[in-house]
Amino acid sequence: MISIRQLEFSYSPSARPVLKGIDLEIPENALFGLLGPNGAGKTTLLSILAGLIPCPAGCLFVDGRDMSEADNRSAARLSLVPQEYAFYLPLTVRENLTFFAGVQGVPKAEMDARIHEAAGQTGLEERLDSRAGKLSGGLKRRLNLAIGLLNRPRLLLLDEPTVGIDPHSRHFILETIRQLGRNGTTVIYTSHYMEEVEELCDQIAIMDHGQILRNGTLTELLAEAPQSVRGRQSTLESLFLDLTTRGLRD
Ligand SMILES: Nc1ncnc2c1ncn2[C@@H]1O[C@H](COP(=O)(O)OP(=O)(O)OP(=O)(O)O)[C@@H](O)[C@H]1O
Repeated sequence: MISIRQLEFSYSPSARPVLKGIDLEIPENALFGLLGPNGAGKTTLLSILAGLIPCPAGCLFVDGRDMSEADNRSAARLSLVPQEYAFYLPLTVRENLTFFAGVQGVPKAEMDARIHEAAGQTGLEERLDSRAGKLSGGLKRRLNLAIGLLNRPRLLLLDEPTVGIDPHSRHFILETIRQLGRNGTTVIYTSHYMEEVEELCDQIAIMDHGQILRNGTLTELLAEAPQSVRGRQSTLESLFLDLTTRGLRD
């Protein structure tokens, strides 16, 4: 179980807050969808969960352990797959996986097995000797994901993992995430594709301007939706637009 309590964050003391008192409980084994317009604060929240941005004590707990302490953080086995491609284009898939397995502290004796496991989960076994820079967009996304799986995460944070790829690769990545969920990984997933979140996630939060506006199952969210939304076709997208429309965003 992940508990976020009254989490506040600003990028600098003089800047306006980007996260404003976030409270969230994310159950173990959840496939949790985090939705929000551009600039809502999703990536910042994931970066704090992943430890890229330090969090103050008392704001973030995994299984009751405070994530501001380094030992608790490594025991939690978190992994973040960022929006950007986070690997070296001139290296092969195998070289990238080997490098990042080393960075993540995978023991030497387990290195080969972990690389084959992550490549197998993401359908990259046949591409281990291909140069990363030569892969299609979909395969690059899969390599990003494979790197995030090398530490066999208990909690996987995915920041828009299907952006800009074809339907086959998208389907493959969604199936991989579903399978990880079935095998006990807790997944927090951000996306701008509402239908993906509706299909994949068992719990959904909608955030904007650094605050959680709604949080629950799809059924709960739609039941709480205002009459104006329920009267129309009850989709997550119509609720999202109803909650977050403030004119055109960037
Ligand atoms: N490194 C940074 N320094 C200063 N401000 C930042 C930094 N990163 C993000 N911000 C600001 O914080 C706010 C939240 O940004 P964030 O990237 O977390 O939103 P997001 O919901 O992930 O958006 P998107 O959907 O576009 O990825 C925005 O106003 C953004 O301009």
